[in-house]
Amino acid sequence: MSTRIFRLTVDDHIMIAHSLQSPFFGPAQGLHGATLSIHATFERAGLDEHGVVMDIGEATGLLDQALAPLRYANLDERPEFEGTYSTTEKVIEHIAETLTSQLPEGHGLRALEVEAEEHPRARAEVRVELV
Ligand SMILES: Nc1nc2c(c(=O)[nH]1)N=C([C@H](O)[C@H](O)COP(=O)(O)OP(=O)(O)OP(=O)(O)O)CN2
Repeated sequence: MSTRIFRLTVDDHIMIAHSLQSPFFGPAQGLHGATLSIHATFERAGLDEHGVVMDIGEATGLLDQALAPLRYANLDERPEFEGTYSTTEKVIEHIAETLTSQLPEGHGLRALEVEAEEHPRARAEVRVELV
């Protein structure tokens, strides 16, 4: 019997400021701003008893909650990124960890993914396997 894998994606964005303080990052060592388009995808094998991966309102709410502390923030001042570089990869890792920790008991999801578009020519993604 075949298994159907369903995915639900919700979108949002954050405006942040940060600096990447290593010569590795060239001019991005200086403080600069970025608008990150964020996409969160929730994945389930089959659908739940309501015929959904999860409620869209719940998904957008979870993403909004995860992004709230980062909106208009200078990431250089945020404890989440202390001692590390607030690269797009680290930002999506943080969002994915926050989303994972916010999922309700018995969510039944198989995985979640977070993608951020840093600019029109670059994006990063992370996938968290939940089972
Ligand atoms: N893997 C990543 N690389 C870089 C990130 C990142 O988040 N992940 N971020 C930056 C900067 O914040 C910015 O987005 C781009 O800065 P820029 O100096 O234009 O960087 P480029 O690598 O595109 O170009 P250079 O040739 O290094 O100037 C940088 N890298």
